[in-house]
Amino acid sequence: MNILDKIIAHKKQEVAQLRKEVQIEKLVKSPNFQRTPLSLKKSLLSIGSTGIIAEFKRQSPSKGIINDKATIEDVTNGYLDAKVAAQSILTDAHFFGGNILDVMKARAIQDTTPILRKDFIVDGFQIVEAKAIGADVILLIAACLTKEELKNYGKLAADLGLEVLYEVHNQEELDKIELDNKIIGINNRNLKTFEVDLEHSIELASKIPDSCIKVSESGLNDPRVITGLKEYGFQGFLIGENFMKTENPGQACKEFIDQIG
Ligand SMILES: O=C(O)c1ccccc1NCC(=O)[C@H](O)[C@H](O)COP(=O)(O)O
Repeated sequence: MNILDKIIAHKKQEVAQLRKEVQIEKLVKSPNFQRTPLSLKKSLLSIGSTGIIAEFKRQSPSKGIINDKATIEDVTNGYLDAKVAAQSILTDAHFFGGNILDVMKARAIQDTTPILRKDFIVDGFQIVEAKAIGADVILLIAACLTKEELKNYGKLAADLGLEVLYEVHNQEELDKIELDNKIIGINNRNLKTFEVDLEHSIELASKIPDSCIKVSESGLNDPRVITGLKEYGFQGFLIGENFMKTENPGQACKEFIDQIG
């Protein structure tokens, strides 16, 4: 079993348990459920947008512990100070050391910059939960969902006013998505082997229509690469480890953004 299969198997068990413990009705009554989500699309397209989606990531299957000291509060304030276009917060506990409280704490600090709830969505329950904890955007990973699921979960998110970042790694996964006005993330990391190759972004960029917003994800650690990817039409750049591996992720993010040409 590859790591992605392991993550998904674990996630399905976790969500089945959660469904027994938490009533959807309770989620719907939470104060965040009433707020109007912020738009990632608008943020990425706004004039002068940095395009940087900066991630809060404590650990990962490929790198182990990345940063177990930085707090969500300090990192959120630092990323906002750096003028990120959005925050991404990993909420998977078992493999990434995250939790939904991180999103709730970040939301309590700021309501100006979109928050992506980064997790492995395998059930509509998690989408309702995303809205209840104050997220604005969810991630749908084409590698672990069918065409039908991508469509249905996308519709559920839209009905709740949430935007979706659809993540693909190759043409086969791209073919599962209806490509009209979507936000498409091309993950440079193969989630089954951890191999990172920026060529994935470059190769798939031309296969995505202009009605979509293109986001390049993973392995981005040089401001010059961001400048280069912009030439291929990318408007968003999801970066985690490069900031989180430092003592002060917010400061690292600010310096990185200052260097983008
Ligand atoms: O990061 C991993 O090791 C990983 C392994 C298996 C599934 C997903 C994984 N990462 C999720 C991500 O997509 C990244 O956290 C995100 O794109 C940022 O990547 P990076 O800048 O390389 O930290």
